Amino acid sequence: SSNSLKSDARTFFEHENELLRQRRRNEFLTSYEYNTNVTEDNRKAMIAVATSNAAANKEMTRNVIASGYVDSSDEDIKRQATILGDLGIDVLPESDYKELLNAVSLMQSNYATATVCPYNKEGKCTLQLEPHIQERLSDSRDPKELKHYWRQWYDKAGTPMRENFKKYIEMTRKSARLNGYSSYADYWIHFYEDSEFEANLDKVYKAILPLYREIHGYVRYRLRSYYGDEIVPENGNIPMHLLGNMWAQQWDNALPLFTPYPEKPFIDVTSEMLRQNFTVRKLFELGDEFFKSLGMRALPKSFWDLSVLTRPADREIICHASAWDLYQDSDVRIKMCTDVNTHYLYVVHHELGHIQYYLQYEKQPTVFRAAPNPGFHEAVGDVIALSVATPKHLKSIGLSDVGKLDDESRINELFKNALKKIVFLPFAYTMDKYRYAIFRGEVEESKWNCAFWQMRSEFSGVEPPIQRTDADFDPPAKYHIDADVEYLRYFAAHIFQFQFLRALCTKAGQYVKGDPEKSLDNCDIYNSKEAGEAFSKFLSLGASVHWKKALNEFTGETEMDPSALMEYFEPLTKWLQAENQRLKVPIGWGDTDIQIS
Ligand SMILES: C=C(C[SeH])C(=O)N1CCC[C@H]1C(=O)O
Ligand SMILES: [Zn+2]
Repeated sequence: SSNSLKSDARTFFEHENELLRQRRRNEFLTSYEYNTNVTEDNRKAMIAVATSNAAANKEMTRNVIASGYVDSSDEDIKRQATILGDLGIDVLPESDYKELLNAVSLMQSNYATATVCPYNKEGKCTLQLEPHIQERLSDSRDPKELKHYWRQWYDKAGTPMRENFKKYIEMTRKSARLNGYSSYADYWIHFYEDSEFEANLDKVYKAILPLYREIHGYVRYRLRSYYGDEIVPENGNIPMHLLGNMWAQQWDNALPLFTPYPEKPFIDVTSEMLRQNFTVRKLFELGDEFFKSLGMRALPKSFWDLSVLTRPADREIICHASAWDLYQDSDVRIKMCTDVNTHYLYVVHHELGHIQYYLQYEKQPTVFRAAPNPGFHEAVGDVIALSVATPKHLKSIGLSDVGKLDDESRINELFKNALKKIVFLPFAYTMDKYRYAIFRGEVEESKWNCAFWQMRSEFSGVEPPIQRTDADFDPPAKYHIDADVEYLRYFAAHIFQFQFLRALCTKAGQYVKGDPEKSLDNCDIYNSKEAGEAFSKFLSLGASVHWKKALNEFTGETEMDPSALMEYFEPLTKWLQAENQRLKVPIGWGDTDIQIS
């Protein structure tokens, strides 16, 4: 009878999910060991466990496909079979698999251990990206110093990795073909379970582009008046080393150079935290308090015992922030090299968002212990960070004495947030549009570097401070390109997080459309059990249902839709259009207008 068939299927998947859980725990424990202690032995041990797991996963997939459960009438069984039937890079023959992991781990190690020489002074060439180089890129206003660190980093973290990157492209291309995908790009895209994904992506990009062009024009204008027309052109690309970030992915670190109303008091959270002797642990406690105030999960003791929250003095670690699910007894951890400043206050909340998601869906079968849309996982922490960063919340935790901003200070605040949230979108779009083109064989290898900079110019209107050629190879200077981490998840997250914010603020009674006293940019959901309940319900589903179904229950929407983001920034959009007209600021950069293909 169908009942007995169903119980057979349930027994089958309970067994496979339990074995998969054990494999994932072993794999992530050895990977965590390597990430928190970068040695050759740990790297080899990690590759050994991953390789044996790949063989076991192949066996599992063979069983799942042989079972025919992918055609089950039971939606849940069918979904489990579909996801478990998809192998990814594990499909590779063992020797290829080892070569791929070797290439990726060597690129990650290089990124984690690359050091550069100090600017304009003697001294050992031991400066690291975190915190030294990032600090100089953020705080220096000397174009020569900025150019020095830009060049040193790209020459050290990029070009030497060309051969490893080439191997990575070859092996991922082979894995995609063995899985029946037309390219590794299409393997990445299938995780969004949306045949319209790429078309919708371009539509969203076009929707935010006018606001981005206004921001870009205003920033170029203000940078030009600060650095002079020798350094900053009137119409062309902005030299990226002046924008406060090694990859020009967010420009808020350079805000003091282009604050709309510089005379207005500004909430400088970093100096306030330092004045109050904030510790790294305090940053994590703030985030933990926020989730607990919503009635959501608290950080377990094991988190505090087993996480690595600051750079150890006695060993190399991979500092790039990451959150870890060790698939047993709420064993969740964060590894990052935290400093006490505004940037890391955001990163801490971003990572705690991943941790909350792991805890919320931990009771799901292993196969569903994931987000149904990669963008969801990257959006959770950011939503909380948006509340934390409001004047209202900063006042409530004693980091600011201004609770409600006047119109001009509000423009300053919205502009700061736009330098993170809007500026980021063309950058994220390019990180994967570029890799899609490489994965699909659309760019000949001798042009890989120039194609990268051509796209950074086309979509973001930024360029390197020095001429780059195809003798250089710059993409691996960005962590995610070394680590085989898909990037459109962050693009999607920057859209979804405002949809989540609007839903949560509505539930918390903090947002009412059209009510200037209850606008999205001063909504603080802290202490709202109604918001927390809706969020928990959404997150606890994991990947058990299609993301459009989960989103619809949570926000009433079924698409990645930028209207919430555009509503949040609406006052700024109006102000910028008026200000750019008043100042006669030229808008745009390339000679041709952007045509999204
Ligand atoms: C903080 C993380 C770890 Se998931 C990160 O990589 N992010 C967070 C925002 C964008 C992206 C980046 O740093 O490039
Ligand atoms: Zn993340």
